[in-house]
Amino acid sequence: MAYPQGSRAPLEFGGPLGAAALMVLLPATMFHLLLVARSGPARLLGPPPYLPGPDVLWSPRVLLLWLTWLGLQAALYLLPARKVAEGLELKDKSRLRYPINGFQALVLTALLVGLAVSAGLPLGALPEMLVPLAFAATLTAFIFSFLLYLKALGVPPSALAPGGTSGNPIYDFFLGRELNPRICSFDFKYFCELRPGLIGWVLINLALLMQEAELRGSPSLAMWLVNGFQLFYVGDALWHEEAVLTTMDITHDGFGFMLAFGDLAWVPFTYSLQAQFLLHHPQPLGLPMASAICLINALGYYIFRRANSQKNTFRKNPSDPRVAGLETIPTATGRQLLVSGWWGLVRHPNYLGDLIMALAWSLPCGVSHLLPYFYFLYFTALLVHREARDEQQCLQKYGLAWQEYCRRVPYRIVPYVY
Ligand SMILES: NC(=O)C1=CN([C@@H]2O[C@H](COP(=O)(O)OP(=O)(O)OC[C@H]3O[C@@H](n4cnc5c(N)ncnc54)[C@H](OP(=O)(O)O)[C@@H]3O)[C@@H](O)[C@H]2O)C=CC1
Ligand SMILES: CC(C)CCC[C@@H](C)[C@H]1CC=C2C3=C(CC[C@@]21C)[C@@]1(C)CC[C@H](O)C(C)(C)[C@@H]1CC3
Repeated sequence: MAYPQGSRAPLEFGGPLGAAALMVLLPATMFHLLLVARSGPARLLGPPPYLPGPDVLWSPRVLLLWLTWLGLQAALYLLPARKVAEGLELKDKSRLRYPINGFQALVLTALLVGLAVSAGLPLGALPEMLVPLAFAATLTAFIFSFLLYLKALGVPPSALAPGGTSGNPIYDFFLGRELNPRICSFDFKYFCELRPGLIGWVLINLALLMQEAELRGSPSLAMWLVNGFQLFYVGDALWHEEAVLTTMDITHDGFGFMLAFGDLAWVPFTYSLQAQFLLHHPQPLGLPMASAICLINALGYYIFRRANSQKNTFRKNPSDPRVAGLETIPTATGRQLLVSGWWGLVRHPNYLGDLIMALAWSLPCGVSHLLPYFYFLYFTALLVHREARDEQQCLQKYGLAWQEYCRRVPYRIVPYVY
């Protein structure tokens, strides 16, 4: 980790150089995957089949389509919510309020898309637009992050994120300066984290499934599984929308290029890679194998959901009967750390469940290609890195209590392995 001059806060992601490199590498990787998924050999590590020129990347019509999508999701966000939740306490002791209507947005989007398709909208044409759509999303992410950076120059220090105030413009642009950028009650980070990208991801998957049905008469079992698992994951995230308020992205990270690009471009266009691969490279899948994969996904989901819910319940109300009997370690901050239950098994049981699900999403694509395993490999790297960042933050927050927790629960993600 690099250290900024005159400050003791460590710089993450390799400092300004690392941030600059990631701002080039991440979009390049996304376009590489989009191009390779539709190529014959579909080699993850080989060269892309061709380098797209401006005529392939740029389309004003596609940009308009993308902006309409963002506008639709913003309008759904502003609809009356079934509940308004409070976030964690901020530095100035205040708490922000967030509408809980993400699942409603998913259902309304499904209804609108259903209506549009029955009125003749050719959803199966979407897969042909993925490259210019990804370009529009990347462009939006760059412009949006720039506006967020400018906005953050005018906010009080208490509104800044702990990490994005190094003073280096490249690094701060990447990590994000302001913790919770808002205009009136519209929270940009919370909106982007759960709506346009996540819902866009399952819409792209659906379009790929429909195109496969057009091409081959019906969608393959592998395509059904990938669509079903990922729709379930997104539906679950939106159903438990409130839980995102205690994640690192909302409580610690500023809103800059990393999250804007991650939410708006990376998630919809790379997380749909398995379905993209299956459209161009159909894979046979028998019922016994499909059943085994469903069991793996169910196991992953069970661990992921139970672990996340246990921590959320505990953080909201440690005396809740569902968690009151668990063993804890007191910390100097007044908060406690769970040391039994899921959080006594490993230090990040939720990551373990998420990784098992990631594997289940790749398995329907067979073992002939490495490409559909990209998500699993990337996600392992992301979570290992994220776990290390979280450890660092927890050590700062909880000091000796965190060391005691690490002594009592020695494994980070996988019991007896890591
Ligand atoms: N699909 C995807 O692309 C991604 C999915 N995810 C998923 O998002 C979810 C949230 O992940 P993330 O925000 O990284 O982290 P976590 O939800 O794991 O939150 C970590 C925080 O939990 C608290 N905590 C840690 N240990 C304990 C304990 N023993 N007892 C009580 N509280 C504890 C600490 O915060 P405090 O004490 O301040 O409450 C810590 O900072 C995960 O399920 C992850 O798998 C994450 C990234 C990408
Ligand atoms: C582009 C870079 C490589 C890094 C970008 C990371 C982002 C794509 C992820 C950071 C944390 C995320 C979370 C989810 C999606 C991916 C990003 C934005 C999440 C919304 C997925 C659904 C889960 O149920 C969740 C727990 C709500 C996730 C929260 C974190």
